[in-house]
Amino acid sequence: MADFKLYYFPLRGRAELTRIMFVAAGIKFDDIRVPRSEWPEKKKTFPNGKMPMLDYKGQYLTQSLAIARFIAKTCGLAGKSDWDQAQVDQIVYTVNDLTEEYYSYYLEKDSSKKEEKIRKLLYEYVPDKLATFEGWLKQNKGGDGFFVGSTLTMADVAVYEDLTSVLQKDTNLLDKFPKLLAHRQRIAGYPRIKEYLAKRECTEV
Ligand SMILES: N[C@@H](CCC(=O)N[C@@H](CS)C(=O)NCC(=O)O)C(=O)O
Repeated sequence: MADFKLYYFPLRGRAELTRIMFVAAGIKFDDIRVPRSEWPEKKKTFPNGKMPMLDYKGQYLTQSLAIARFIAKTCGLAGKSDWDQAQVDQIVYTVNDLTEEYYSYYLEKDSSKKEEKIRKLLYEYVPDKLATFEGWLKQNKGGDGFFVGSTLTMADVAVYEDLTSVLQKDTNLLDKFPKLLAHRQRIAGYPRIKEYLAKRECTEV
């Protein structure tokens, strides 16, 4: 039995960053996808009634970024020095800002507001964030490697994963960001990640 059990809905959502880090590091984990129909009962048994939830040897951890950072350390993907780790966190929190904007659109019930939200997101908010990410990428060895240091970190995986949803809406969003596009292709080309992505079900989030 694996030491790590990760509970989440059958979506990428707030669990996918952690899933891909497990995959990249080749660490076995139980990827428990809780169907919506089972969630109301399960919710009562979870520490703060939210997912993702990590069961690590019988101890429970919630909050996606706390889980991600713990697993990044476990997988050697947190950054090597304290400064590197702070830079990784800077990127991961910026990615999370984008995640929250996306959820604000995704969860919007009013169709006219929803339309306006996705337009602003894709053509105002996202390009601004992409310019920030490309700038950070270029600061490290001209942008031809990783966001931080000389090996894969949680920052690379976070940017990769988070752009998936918006790129599903408009595949041309990276056209003006060649370094980011090449970075995305490099991350997707990691053999274990490539194998995982090939089998992964396509979901909106
Ligand atoms: N800040 C929390 C948010 C957790 C959260 O809102 N999870 C949602 C799914 S993305 C959830 O569990 N929704 C079901 C519910 O609230 O009953 C995190 O990052 O983990």
